Amino acid sequence: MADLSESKLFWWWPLMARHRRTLYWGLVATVWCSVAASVVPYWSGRAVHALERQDWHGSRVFLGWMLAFTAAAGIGRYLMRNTLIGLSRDVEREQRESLYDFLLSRPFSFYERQRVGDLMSRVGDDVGTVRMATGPGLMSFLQVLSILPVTLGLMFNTSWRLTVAVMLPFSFLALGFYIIGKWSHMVQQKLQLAFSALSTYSHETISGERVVQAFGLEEARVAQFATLSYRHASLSMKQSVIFSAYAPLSAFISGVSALVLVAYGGSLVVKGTLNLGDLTAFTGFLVALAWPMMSLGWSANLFQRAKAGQERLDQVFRSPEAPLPSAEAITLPEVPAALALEGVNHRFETGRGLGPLDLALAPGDSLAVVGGIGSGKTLLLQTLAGLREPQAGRMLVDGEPLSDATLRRHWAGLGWVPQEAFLFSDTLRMNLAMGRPEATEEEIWEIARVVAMDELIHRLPDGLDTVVGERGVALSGGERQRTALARALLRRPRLLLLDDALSAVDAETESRILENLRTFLGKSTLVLATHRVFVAETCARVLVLEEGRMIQLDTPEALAAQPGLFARLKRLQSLERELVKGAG
Ligand SMILES: Nc1ncnc2c1ncn2[C@@H]1O[C@H](COP(=O)(O)OP(=O)(O)OP(=O)(O)O)[C@@H](O)[C@H]1O
Repeated sequence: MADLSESKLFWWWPLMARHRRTLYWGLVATVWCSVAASVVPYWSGRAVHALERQDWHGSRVFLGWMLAFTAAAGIGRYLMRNTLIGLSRDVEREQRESLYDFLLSRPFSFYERQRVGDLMSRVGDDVGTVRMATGPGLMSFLQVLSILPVTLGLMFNTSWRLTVAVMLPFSFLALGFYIIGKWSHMVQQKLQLAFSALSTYSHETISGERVVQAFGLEEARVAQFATLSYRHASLSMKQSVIFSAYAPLSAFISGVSALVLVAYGGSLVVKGTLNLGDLTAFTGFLVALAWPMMSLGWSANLFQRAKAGQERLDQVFRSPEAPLPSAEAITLPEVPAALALEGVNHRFETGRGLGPLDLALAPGDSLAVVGGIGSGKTLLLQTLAGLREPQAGRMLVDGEPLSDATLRRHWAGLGWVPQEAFLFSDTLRMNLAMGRPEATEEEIWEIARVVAMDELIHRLPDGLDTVVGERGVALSGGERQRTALARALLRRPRLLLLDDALSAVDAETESRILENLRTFLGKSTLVLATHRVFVAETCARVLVLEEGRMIQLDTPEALAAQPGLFARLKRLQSLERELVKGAG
């Protein structure tokens, strides 16, 4: 078969191609149902004609055929619906799964460009519009395509003059459908954008509901939502108005056609060129054609919607970011990771960012990264984690450049704790063990002790089986951070990256955790970003960043003795601690 994937008309073919067998069976059922349904009026005409001739036996036989074909049409319709609607459900599932798969294999940079609400509207709404076209829409089209030739053939066979006369009005229908379809496609594109904006806005408002309430933004947010919702509603209304033009147009054309049938067909009967049975059959043929012709408009509309939906899905599928390499089973060396950055640079349009930067970390090294707000600490840790590909320069892991071939390997040995701990709405146990599902109960408790969470878990009503709520809402910020740290530690990583990972934990508990960490981290290279000097002092070296560039790199003792940010911070924070102790 020719490649239909580039065709504007057959844009849906790539989705169906792998189900072509089911589609062909659906087509067979459709043809069966349509042929059977088209032939029913023929038998009714023959029966009436037999009655006209007072041939009772003949009339009974023809009525018998009529019944048989009606039953056959019913069975065919049942098979057609089951096959084609089932097929569209399969296509919908596959498309949703491949979209989900696609999203999960996109790198960090992809998500920096996307809005969650918009992606959700594509996964939900746009995939749904495509299903409606590939299911009910396609079924209607196939029905029309298979009913038309049989019915027209039978009509021509009976009277070609009357056929031409009653079918002529239908040619205007095609023109009307074309114009309405174009208009509808345009509105549909706008409608889907409006839905995406609405979905993005509501997703953001609900996610940030606490900020909205605390700042009393409800009214403003509701008003803005109302504006977006109004735009969506008025476009939907416009679409409905366009859509509702299909039915009256089809009904009007069918009516004109019926009028032609009565006037012209009746005159042929009077002249004796057509018998009453043929006229009855023609009435049946028109009735049989009316519904598929009307649904043609409806299915054309479904295809217009779906085309706009598929275009939006294809925009996602055509994202420029290369996919991540697929996950594989990896055996890691027992030694901690060795890292090197060579001329790494990553700057945003604003000029802010990181680099150029050179840095070397031997296996088992520990490095604290300090610097003011926005100095590039997070960017550095994201780069070391292999989450952010630098625009220039390269990173070496164990002497090998980080590339598609080595990325999964790097991640397999990584313990990454970001600034904002993300927990899944599951049990504490699942959240802790997700990086190492085979972890034993003992190991989980050992880690819980390292991050000073064991007492808390004992206090929770269901212990490790307590459900933490969406994003870990049932835990405090400090508890969430410690859970995220424990999750990373449970993997026994070769490289542990902590991005201000204990900022919500009080200084005393943080000191205790760092103390435990020192004994626990036998075989890890450690890099942590922090604003706290006493945390930085637990590392062998401290890197001071300013505007994304390295200002100082030395041992904490040496840095404390040199003038600069670190010494300044140390003086300030020591004073602060003295004051707190004094007050205590
Ligand atoms: N996706 C982005 N787009 C544009 N600019 C960004 C982006 N991410 C970070 N930046 C900018 O890069 C700079 C460094 O950001 P980074 O998050 O690394 O700072 P940081 O040192 O971790 O700050 P903090 O101490 O507040 O966590 C900042 O000025 C920030 O605005």
